Amino acid sequence: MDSIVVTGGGPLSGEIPIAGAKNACLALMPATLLSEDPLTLTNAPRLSDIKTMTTLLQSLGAEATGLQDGQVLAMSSHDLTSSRADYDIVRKMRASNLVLGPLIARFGHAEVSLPGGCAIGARPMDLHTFGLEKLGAEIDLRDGYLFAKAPNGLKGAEIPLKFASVGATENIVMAATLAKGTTVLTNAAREPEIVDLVKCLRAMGAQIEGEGTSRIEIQGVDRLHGATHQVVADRIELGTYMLAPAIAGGEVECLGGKLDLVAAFVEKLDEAGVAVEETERGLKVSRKNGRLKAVDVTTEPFPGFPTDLQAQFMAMLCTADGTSELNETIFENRFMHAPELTRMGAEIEVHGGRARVTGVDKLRGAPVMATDLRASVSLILAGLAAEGETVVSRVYHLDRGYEHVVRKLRGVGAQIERVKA
Ligand SMILES: CC(=O)N[C@H]1[C@@H](OP(=O)(O)OP(=O)(O)OC[C@H]2O[C@@H](n3ccc(=O)[nH]c3=O)[C@H](O)[C@@H]2O)O[C@H](CO)[C@@H](O)[C@@H]1O
Ligand SMILES: C=C(OP(=O)(O)O)C(=O)O
Repeated sequence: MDSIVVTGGGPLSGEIPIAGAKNACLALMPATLLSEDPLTLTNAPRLSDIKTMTTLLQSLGAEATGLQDGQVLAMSSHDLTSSRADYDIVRKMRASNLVLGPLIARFGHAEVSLPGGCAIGARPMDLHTFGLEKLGAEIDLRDGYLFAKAPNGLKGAEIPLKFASVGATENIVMAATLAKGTTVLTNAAREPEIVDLVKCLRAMGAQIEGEGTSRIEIQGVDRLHGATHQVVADRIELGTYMLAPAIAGGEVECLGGKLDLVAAFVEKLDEAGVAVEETERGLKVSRKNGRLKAVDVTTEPFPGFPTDLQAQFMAMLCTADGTSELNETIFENRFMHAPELTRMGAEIEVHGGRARVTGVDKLRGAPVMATDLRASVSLILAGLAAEGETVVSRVYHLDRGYEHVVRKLRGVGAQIERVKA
């Protein structure tokens, strides 16, 4: 297995281009199942998760091809040969469960494995099935699979979600586009990835209002047509690279970054002593002056502080003055980077969903192990300013969500390389 070697060094300087969002693209790709016409996505990120979703769509009989170095995805699903999302794929990638809504809506049946849990916690689907059943789907759980059918088609309904689940909102909105009548989804997720999905569905002919608010109204239509859609910028990749100059010093401009994608995160950066300036090309980040200050953070659904940036933010707090409290409210096991950061000299205590981080002067490089996607990149960020060499193993986690991480960080002067196994 490959590893990544980072040697802590001086300030960073330059530009980092931000890719299209993994978590948007993984919801946009299943939307191809809603129409027999082609769907083209531009600005797709080049990631192993996107390849996995491509494989899943192909296993259903869809055509899915990456063009121009994978940045353009051309997909179409005229006739499907299967409606089964196998456990082998779903357990590797949670987002595979996003084929459920589109399959039921267009073909009237689907068999989708439950994802079970993953390293960061449980990935239940009760809210997805609650919404789809309200639309008239009949869903049984057998052998670890959701068997869903809607022999008479779906019908619009009022669907109050008890938690603003991103995945459930995506599945329900996609299914409702082809349901008869009006669906009103309340307590819907407001994430930018939902807004992006709705924009694409609208380009395909769907009638939807309210994306980005907690009330989404969908007027079902008979069919959707083809479209071309540009994937929104990845706010998590953006936040990750914004932390690089905050940790290592210097100034980095993240190209394509927008403040409204990361407002709550930027507020916390500001409190910690990091300056963020919106430019014509993106977001420019540097430390205001001197050392960083401790800040408290609670992860929340959008527009709150994102759980997907908690690990990276913790890496920064390891060398901030004072004690910070991190409260993780979305996933129950999302502090696995803490013991690895401790191996680099960080002072962190974890109690359930809370972590207390007391800043130290400097971290020291060490061999560390990546346990999940965001944990992996937090160790790389920590390594940027640590004394000596940090060797991050199990980097396949990283390949799920960060394209060209070595090239992008080298471009701003970091000493980092990938060592082939
Ligand atoms: C709110 C939130 O931050 N969601 C994140 C979550 O989306 P993802 O769609 O994976 O997760 P959800 O938003 O659905 O789930 C968030 C919470 O809701 C619970 N839940 C979810 C579905 C369900 O049917 N029943 C249920 O109880 C989960 O256990 C979890 O505690 O992970 C993605 C990848 O890291 C992030 O990009 C999303 O921003
Ligand atoms: C955990 C993540 O992804 P997934 O939901 O696909 O596991 C993530 O993007 O941080």
